[in-house]
Amino acid sequence: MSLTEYQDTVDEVIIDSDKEYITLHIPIGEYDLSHAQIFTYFKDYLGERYWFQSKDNKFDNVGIGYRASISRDRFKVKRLSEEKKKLFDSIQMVSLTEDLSSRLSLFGGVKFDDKDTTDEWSDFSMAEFHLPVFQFDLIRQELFYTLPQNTQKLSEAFEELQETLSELSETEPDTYEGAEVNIIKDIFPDEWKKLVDEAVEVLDDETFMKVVLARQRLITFKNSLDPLYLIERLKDETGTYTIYYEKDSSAFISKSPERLFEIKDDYLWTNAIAGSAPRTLDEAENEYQQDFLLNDEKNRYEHELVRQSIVEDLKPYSSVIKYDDVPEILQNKYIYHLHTPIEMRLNDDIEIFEILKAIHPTPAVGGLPKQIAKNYIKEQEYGTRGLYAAPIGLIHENNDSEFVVSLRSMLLSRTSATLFAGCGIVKGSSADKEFLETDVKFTPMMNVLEVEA
Ligand SMILES: C=C(O[C@@H]1C=C(C(=O)O)C=C[C@H]1O)C(=O)O
Repeated sequence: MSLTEYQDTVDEVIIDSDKEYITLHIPIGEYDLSHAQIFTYFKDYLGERYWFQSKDNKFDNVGIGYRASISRDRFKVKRLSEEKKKLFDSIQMVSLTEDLSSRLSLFGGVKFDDKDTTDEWSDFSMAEFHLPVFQFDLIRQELFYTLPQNTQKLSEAFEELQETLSELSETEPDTYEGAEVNIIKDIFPDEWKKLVDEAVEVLDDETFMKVVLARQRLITFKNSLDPLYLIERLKDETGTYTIYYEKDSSAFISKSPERLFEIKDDYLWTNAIAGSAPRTLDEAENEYQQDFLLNDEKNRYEHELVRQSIVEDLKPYSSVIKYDDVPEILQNKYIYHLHTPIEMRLNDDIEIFEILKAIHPTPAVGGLPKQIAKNYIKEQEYGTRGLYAAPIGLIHENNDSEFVVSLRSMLLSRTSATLFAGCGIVKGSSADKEFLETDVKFTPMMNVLEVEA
C-alpha cells in the first residue's frame, strides 16, 4: 500500500486549534530504510539526532530534529512531570490507519548528579527530553512526523513528507572515514588507584559499604569523527543497548548491558547487576570465570547489597516485588556480570520521574548507603560524570518507558572522545585489580573507535 492512498484521510483531518503540534503516525514499510540512509539524508540536523536500540531489540528508534524539548537545570520530579504532561497534551495525534502499534516517545536523560558542569558537558542540561520532528521506529516500520499546528496546510505537508520519504529511500549512504588516532591517554591513572586505596580504608561492613569509582580515558583524533562511521561501528556488538545521542556540538554514545527499568502497563522490570569477570576467547577460561563469579564471596556480597538496595528503593511504589535469591550470569561480549531480574507491579498513579529519582543511582553505579556514596563520588572522583552511568531512555505518552544505565560510554566532541568506566569498591578491594576491570569496561568504546590501548 502506498502513502498516497492516505491523502483523503489527511485532507479530512479537522485541526484542533487548541493544540500546538500535529503528529502524523504513518506506516513506512514500503520504504525499507536503513540507519545509514537516515543519518546521511538528515545531515543538516546534526546536533539534533538520536538512535536508541534496546538490548532485546524491542526498540530501534531514530529521532531527527528536536521539535520540542523539556530541559531543566535541576532534577525536580514535579516540574518535569508537569512539563511532560503539558507537552504530550499539546499534540494532536493523527493515525493514518488503525493497525499501528508504535508509540510516540520523548527521548533523553538526566545527568548522574548535579556536580558543577565542566565545559565538556555543557551541551546537555541536567534533565533533558526531546520530542523529535521525525521518529522512525525501524522495528515496527512506522514513523511519527510532528509539525507545528499552524505552519501550513496539513495536506501539503503530507505531500512533502511523501517526497521526503521517497528521496530518503533512494539515498545512497555516504562513504565515511575511520578515526585516525592522535593520542590515547588515561586520565590520572595513579591518582585513581590512590583514591581506590583511600576508599578501601574508609569502607566497612556497616556504615559505608560500597562506592563506585570511575575513571576516564581521553582519545584525540587527527580527523573529525564521522557520525556515519560511528553508527556503523555501533552495530558491531549486539546484545547491549545502543545509545547515540547528538546534542549541539557533542555526542554521547553508550553500549550498555544494563537496563535501569522498563515500565509497561503498571508493571516494572529492573535488575541488579554487580559483580564482574572478564570474558575471553578461551572457553575453558570462560567456564572458570563464570564459576568463580557465581561462587566468589566478595562478588556475591556486592551483588546482594545492590539487589537489596534496589528492592528497598522501590518498595514505596509496589506491594508485589518478585526476584530470585540466587543471581544468574549476564553475558556480554567482553565481560560477565552477576545479574538478578526484579519484577514488580506498580501502585496506581505513579509518576515515571518519581521512580527515576528513587532508583537512580543504583548501588551498581553509586554505592551504599546511597547518599554517602553519592557525596563521596561528587567530592572525590576526578571530573564530572555527566551522562555516564546516568538514566537515558524513552518515555511514552502513557508513562510506559524504558531506561538504560548508560555505561560503557563516551562523550564525543569533533576530534576527541572521553571514555568512562568504573567499578564497585568494597572493603578488601584491590586497586590494581579494579584498574584492570575498568580497562575491560573501556573495551566496548575502544572497539567502536577501532583503537587499542
Ligand atoms: C560502573 C560500571 O559498571 C557497573 C559496575 C559493576 C561492578 O562493579 O561489578 C558491574 C556492572 C555495572 O553495574 C561501568 O561499566 O562503568
